[in-house]
Amino acid sequence: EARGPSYRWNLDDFEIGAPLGRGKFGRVYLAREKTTHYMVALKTLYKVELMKGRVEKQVMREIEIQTHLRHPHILQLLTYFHDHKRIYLVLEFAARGELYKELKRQPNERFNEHLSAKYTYQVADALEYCHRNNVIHRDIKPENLLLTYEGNVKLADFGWSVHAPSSKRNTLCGTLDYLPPEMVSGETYDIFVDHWCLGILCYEFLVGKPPFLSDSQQETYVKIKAANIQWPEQITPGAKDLISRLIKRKSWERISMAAVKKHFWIVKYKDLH
Ligand SMILES: Cn1ncc2ncnc(NCCc3cnc(NC(=O)Nc4cccc(C(F)(F)F)c4)s3)c21
Repeated sequence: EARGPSYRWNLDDFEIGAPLGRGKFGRVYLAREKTTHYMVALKTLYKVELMKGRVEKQVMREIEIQTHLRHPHILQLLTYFHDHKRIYLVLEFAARGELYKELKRQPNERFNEHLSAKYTYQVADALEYCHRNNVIHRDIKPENLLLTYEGNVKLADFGWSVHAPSSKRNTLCGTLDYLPPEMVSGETYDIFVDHWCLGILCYEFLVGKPPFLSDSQQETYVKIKAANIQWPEQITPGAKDLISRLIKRKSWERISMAAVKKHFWIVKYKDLH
Protein backbone atom coordinates (compact mmCIF):
# COMPACT_ATOMS: atom_id res chain seq x y z
CA GLU A 1 0.00 0.00 0.00
CA ALA A 2 1.65 3.22 -1.19
CA ARG A 3 2.33 5.74 1.57
CA GLY A 4 0.85 9.04 0.35
CA PRO A 5 1.53 12.51 1.87
CA SER A 6 -1.31 12.08 4.36
CA TYR A 7 0.00 8.74 5.68
CA ARG A 8 0.30 8.84 9.47
CA TRP A 9 3.75 7.55 10.30
CA ASN A 10 4.27 5.64 13.55
CA LEU A 11 7.04 3.97 15.49
CA ASP A 12 6.20 0.56 14.00
CA ASP A 13 7.32 1.81 10.58
CA PHE A 14 10.94 1.93 11.80
CA GLU A 15 13.62 -0.43 13.10
CA ILE A 16 15.59 1.42 15.80
CA GLY A 17 19.39 1.22 15.70
CA ALA A 18 22.32 2.72 17.58
CA PRO A 19 21.94 5.89 19.68
CA LEU A 20 23.48 8.83 17.80
CA GLY A 21 23.40 11.42 20.56
CA ARG A 22 21.52 12.63 23.58
CA GLY A 23 19.94 15.98 24.41
CA LYS A 24 18.30 17.54 27.43
CA PHE A 25 14.81 16.41 26.39
CA GLY A 26 15.45 13.11 24.66
CA ARG A 27 17.77 11.01 22.54
CA VAL A 28 18.54 10.57 18.85
CA TYR A 29 18.68 7.11 17.29
CA LEU A 30 19.72 5.79 13.93
CA ALA A 31 16.60 4.16 12.45
CA ARG A 32 15.60 2.39 9.26
CA GLU A 33 12.21 2.64 7.57
CA LYS A 34 11.04 -0.98 7.23
CA THR A 35 9.74 -1.11 3.63
CA THR A 36 12.32 1.13 1.86
CA HIS A 37 15.28 0.57 4.25
CA TYR A 38 15.73 4.37 4.11
CA MET A 39 18.03 5.47 6.97
CA VAL A 40 16.86 8.33 9.22
CA ALA A 41 17.72 9.93 12.54
CA LEU A 42 14.86 9.58 15.01
CA LYS A 43 14.81 12.25 17.73
CA THR A 44 12.59 11.39 20.68
CA LEU A 45 11.32 14.17 22.94
CA TYR A 46 9.58 13.29 26.22
CA LYS A 47 6.37 15.28 26.59
CA VAL A 48 6.73 15.46 30.39
CA GLU A 49 10.25 16.89 30.01
CA LEU A 50 9.07 19.43 27.43
CA MET A 51 6.26 20.55 29.74
CA LYS A 52 8.63 20.83 32.71
CA GLY A 53 10.95 22.89 30.52
CA ARG A 54 7.96 24.95 29.27
CA VAL A 55 9.18 24.45 25.71
CA GLU A 56 6.39 22.42 24.15
CA LYS A 57 5.18 25.35 22.02
CA GLN A 58 8.78 25.87 20.89
CA VAL A 59 8.82 22.33 19.50
CA MET A 60 5.58 23.04 17.64
CA ARG A 61 7.15 26.23 16.25
CA GLU A 62 10.25 24.26 15.21
CA ILE A 63 8.08 21.69 13.42
CA GLU A 64 6.08 24.46 11.73
CA ILE A 65 9.27 26.26 10.62
CA GLN A 66 11.18 23.15 9.60
CA THR A 67 8.40 21.68 7.45
CA HIS A 68 8.57 24.80 5.25
CA LEU A 69 12.37 24.90 4.86
CA ARG A 70 14.08 22.88 2.14
CA HIS A 71 17.77 23.54 1.41
CA PRO A 72 20.89 21.40 0.77
CA HIS A 73 22.61 22.78 3.90
CA ILE A 74 19.61 22.52 6.24
CA LEU A 75 18.89 19.17 7.93
CA GLN A 76 15.48 18.14 6.65
CA LEU A 77 12.66 17.32 9.08
CA LEU A 78 11.07 14.50 7.05
CA THR A 79 8.03 13.97 9.24
CA TYR A 80 6.94 13.75 12.88
CA PHE A 81 4.47 11.85 15.03
CA HIS A 82 3.74 11.25 18.72
CA ASP A 83 2.48 8.61 21.14
CA HIS A 84 1.22 9.11 24.69
CA LYS A 85 4.72 9.77 26.11
CA ARG A 86 6.91 11.10 23.34
CA ILE A 87 7.12 13.30 20.26
CA TYR A 88 9.25 11.84 17.45
CA LEU A 89 11.11 13.95 14.89
CA VAL A 90 12.05 11.93 11.79
CA LEU A 91 15.16 13.67 10.49
CA GLU A 92 17.49 13.29 7.54
CA PHE A 93 20.51 11.22 8.68
CA ALA A 94 23.87 13.06 8.53
CA ALA A 95 26.30 10.15 8.36
CA ARG A 96 29.44 11.98 9.62
CA GLY A 97 27.63 13.25 12.71
CA GLU A 98 28.30 16.30 14.82
CA LEU A 99 30.71 18.88 13.42
CA TYR A 100 31.99 19.91 16.87
CA LYS A 101 33.33 16.35 17.36
CA GLU A 102 35.14 16.64 14.02
CA LEU A 103 36.60 19.97 15.23
CA LYS A 104 37.93 18.33 18.41
CA ARG A 105 39.46 15.50 16.33
CA GLN A 106 41.58 17.93 14.29
CA PRO A 107 45.28 18.53 15.15
CA ASN A 108 45.28 21.56 17.53
CA GLU A 109 41.46 21.12 17.62
CA ARG A 110 40.97 23.61 14.81
CA PHE A 111 40.16 23.50 11.10
CA ASN A 112 42.55 24.66 8.37
CA GLU A 113 41.54 27.64 6.22
CA HIS A 114 40.01 25.44 3.50
CA LEU A 115 37.60 23.61 5.85
CA SER A 116 36.86 26.81 7.81
CA ALA A 117 36.00 28.73 4.60
CA LYS A 118 34.01 25.79 3.16
CA TYR A 119 31.89 25.33 6.30
CA THR A 120 31.45 29.10 6.80
CA TYR A 121 30.27 29.40 3.19
CA GLN A 122 27.76 26.54 3.57
CA VAL A 123 26.32 27.95 6.81
CA ALA A 124 26.07 31.41 5.17
CA ASP A 125 24.22 29.77 2.25
CA ALA A 126 21.75 28.10 4.66
CA LEU A 127 21.25 31.32 6.65
CA GLU A 128 20.67 33.39 3.50
CA TYR A 129 17.85 30.95 2.67
CA CYS A 130 16.43 31.05 6.24
CA HIS A 131 16.43 34.85 6.26
CA ARG A 132 14.77 34.96 2.85
CA ASN A 133 12.03 32.90 4.54
CA ASN A 134 12.00 35.33 7.46
CA VAL A 135 13.40 32.76 9.89
CA ILE A 136 16.13 33.56 12.41
CA HIS A 137 17.97 30.43 13.57
CA ARG A 138 19.34 32.15 16.74
CA ASP A 139 21.41 29.15 17.83
CA ILE A 140 24.27 28.91 15.33
CA LYS A 141 27.17 27.03 16.97
CA PRO A 142 29.30 23.95 16.18
CA GLU A 143 26.97 21.74 18.27
CA ASN A 144 24.09 22.46 15.88
CA LEU A 145 25.98 21.61 12.73
CA LEU A 146 26.13 18.12 11.28
CA LEU A 147 28.22 16.63 8.49
CA THR A 148 27.01 14.48 5.62
CA TYR A 149 28.90 11.42 4.33
CA GLU A 150 30.41 13.72 1.65
CA GLY A 151 31.61 16.17 4.35
CA ASN A 152 29.09 18.94 3.75
CA VAL A 153 27.36 20.95 6.49
CA LYS A 154 23.74 20.49 7.55
CA LEU A 155 22.31 23.21 9.82
CA ALA A 156 20.17 21.48 12.44
CA ASP A 157 18.05 21.98 15.55
CA PHE A 158 15.68 24.84 14.89
CA GLY A 159 14.51 24.49 18.48
CA TRP A 160 15.40 28.14 19.12
CA SER A 161 14.45 29.57 15.74
CA VAL A 162 11.75 32.25 15.42
CA HIS A 163 10.20 34.46 12.78
CA ALA A 164 11.88 37.84 12.52
CA PRO A 165 11.76 40.35 14.20
CA SER A 166 11.42 39.02 17.69
CA SER A 167 12.13 39.76 21.30
CA LYS A 168 11.62 36.24 22.64
CA ARG A 169 13.03 36.38 26.14
CA ASN A 170 13.18 32.62 26.79
CA THR A 171 16.03 31.91 29.13
CA LEU A 172 18.58 30.76 26.61
CA CYS A 173 20.29 27.75 28.11
CA GLY A 174 23.85 26.74 27.25
CA THR A 175 26.88 28.97 26.64
CA LEU A 176 26.67 32.72 26.27
CA ASP A 177 29.69 32.65 23.98
CA TYR A 178 27.60 33.03 20.85
CA LEU A 179 25.16 35.69 22.09
CA PRO A 180 25.32 39.06 20.29
CA PRO A 181 25.23 42.33 22.31
CA GLU A 182 21.56 43.03 21.48
CA MET A 183 20.50 39.68 22.95
CA VAL A 184 22.76 40.02 25.98
CA SER A 185 21.06 43.35 26.77
CA GLY A 186 17.60 41.90 26.07
CA GLU A 187 16.70 44.34 23.28
CA THR A 188 14.54 43.27 20.38
CA TYR A 189 16.67 41.78 17.65
CA ASP A 190 16.46 40.79 14.02
CA ILE A 191 18.02 38.41 11.53
CA PHE A 192 21.44 40.01 12.15
CA VAL A 193 21.88 37.94 15.30
CA ASP A 194 22.75 35.08 12.94
CA HIS A 195 25.39 37.26 11.24
CA TRP A 196 27.15 37.80 14.58
CA CYS A 197 27.01 34.06 15.34
CA LEU A 198 28.50 33.24 11.92
CA GLY A 199 31.46 35.47 12.80
CA ILE A 200 31.90 33.71 16.15
CA LEU A 201 31.59 30.34 14.38
CA CYS A 202 34.25 31.19 11.76
CA TYR A 203 36.60 32.35 14.53
CA GLU A 204 36.03 29.11 16.48
CA PHE A 205 36.72 27.01 13.35
CA LEU A 206 40.11 28.71 12.90
CA VAL A 207 41.17 29.09 16.56
CA GLY A 208 39.43 26.10 18.23
CA LYS A 209 37.53 28.21 20.76
CA PRO A 210 35.16 31.21 20.60
CA PRO A 211 36.67 34.75 20.93
CA PHE A 212 34.94 35.81 24.17
CA LEU A 213 35.46 32.59 26.13
CA SER A 214 36.01 33.50 29.80
CA ASP A 215 35.96 31.91 33.22
CA SER A 216 32.75 33.65 34.25
CA GLN A 217 29.52 34.69 32.54
CA GLN A 218 30.06 38.28 33.67
CA GLU A 219 33.46 38.41 31.99
CA THR A 220 31.95 36.93 28.79
CA TYR A 221 29.19 39.60 28.88
CA VAL A 222 31.77 42.37 29.21
CA LYS A 223 33.84 41.04 26.31
CA ILE A 224 30.74 40.62 24.11
CA LYS A 225 29.52 44.16 24.80
CA ALA A 226 32.98 45.54 24.06
CA ALA A 227 33.28 43.19 21.05
CA ASN A 228 37.05 43.38 21.39
CA ILE A 229 38.67 40.29 19.89
CA GLN A 230 42.18 38.93 20.43
CA TRP A 231 43.65 37.74 17.12
CA PRO A 232 45.97 34.70 17.55
CA GLU A 233 48.83 34.55 15.06
CA GLN A 234 47.24 31.75 13.02
CA ILE A 235 44.40 34.05 11.87
CA THR A 236 45.36 35.37 8.41
CA PRO A 237 44.45 38.94 7.29
CA GLY A 238 41.69 37.61 4.98
CA ALA A 239 39.96 35.64 7.76
CA LYS A 240 40.37 38.57 10.16
CA ASP A 241 38.77 40.90 7.60
CA LEU A 242 35.70 38.66 7.19
CA ILE A 243 35.23 37.99 10.92
CA SER A 244 35.61 41.72 11.73
CA ARG A 245 32.84 42.54 9.26
CA LEU A 246 30.46 40.11 11.04
CA ILE A 247 31.31 40.75 14.70
CA LYS A 248 30.05 44.33 14.72
CA ARG A 249 28.28 45.77 17.77
CA LYS A 250 25.77 47.61 15.57
CA SER A 251 23.74 44.79 13.99
CA TRP A 252 22.99 46.75 10.77
CA GLU A 253 26.74 47.12 10.10
CA ARG A 254 27.23 43.33 9.82
CA ILE A 255 27.81 42.35 6.19
CA SER A 256 25.10 40.38 4.35
CA MET A 257 25.19 36.62 3.76
CA ALA A 258 25.56 37.33 0.02
CA ALA A 259 28.66 39.44 0.78
CA VAL A 260 30.05 36.67 3.01
CA LYS A 261 29.69 34.15 0.16
CA LYS A 262 31.60 36.50 -2.19
CA HIS A 263 34.26 37.55 0.34
CA PHE A 264 37.78 37.17 -1.13
CA TRP A 265 38.96 34.92 1.75
CA ILE A 266 35.95 32.59 1.31
CA VAL A 267 36.34 32.46 -2.48
CA LYS A 268 40.07 31.80 -2.19
CA TYR A 269 39.86 28.89 0.27
CA LYS A 270 36.40 27.24 0.11
CA ASP A 271 37.18 25.01 -2.91
CA LEU A 272 40.85 24.37 -2.22
CA HIS A 273 41.53 20.95 -0.71
C1 LIG B 1 23.71 13.26 16.31
N1 LIG B 1 23.48 12.93 14.90
N2 LIG B 1 24.35 12.19 14.18
C2 LIG B 1 23.91 12.06 12.94
C3 LIG B 1 22.69 12.72 12.84
N3 LIG B 1 21.82 12.92 11.81
C4 LIG B 1 20.73 13.65 12.04
N4 LIG B 1 20.41 14.20 13.24
C5 LIG B 1 21.25 14.01 14.27
N5 LIG B 1 20.93 14.57 15.48
C6 LIG B 1 19.70 15.33 15.67
C7 LIG B 1 19.88 16.77 15.19
C8 LIG B 1 18.62 17.54 15.42
C9 LIG B 1 17.84 18.12 14.46
N6 LIG B 1 16.77 18.78 14.93
C10 LIG B 1 16.68 18.75 16.23
N7 LIG B 1 15.65 19.40 16.89
C11 LIG B 1 15.57 19.39 18.26
O1 LIG B 1 16.38 18.78 18.95
N8 LIG B 1 14.53 20.13 18.74
C12 LIG B 1 14.30 20.33 20.09
C13 LIG B 1 14.76 19.46 21.06
C14 LIG B 1 14.46 19.74 22.40
C15 LIG B 1 13.76 20.88 22.77
C16 LIG B 1 13.36 21.72 21.74
C17 LIG B 1 12.64 22.97 22.12
F1 LIG B 1 11.53 22.58 22.72
F2 LIG B 1 13.41 23.69 22.98
F3 LIG B 1 12.36 23.68 21.06
C18 LIG B 1 13.60 21.48 20.43
S1 LIG B 1 17.93 17.87 16.94
C19 LIG B 1 22.43 13.26 14.09
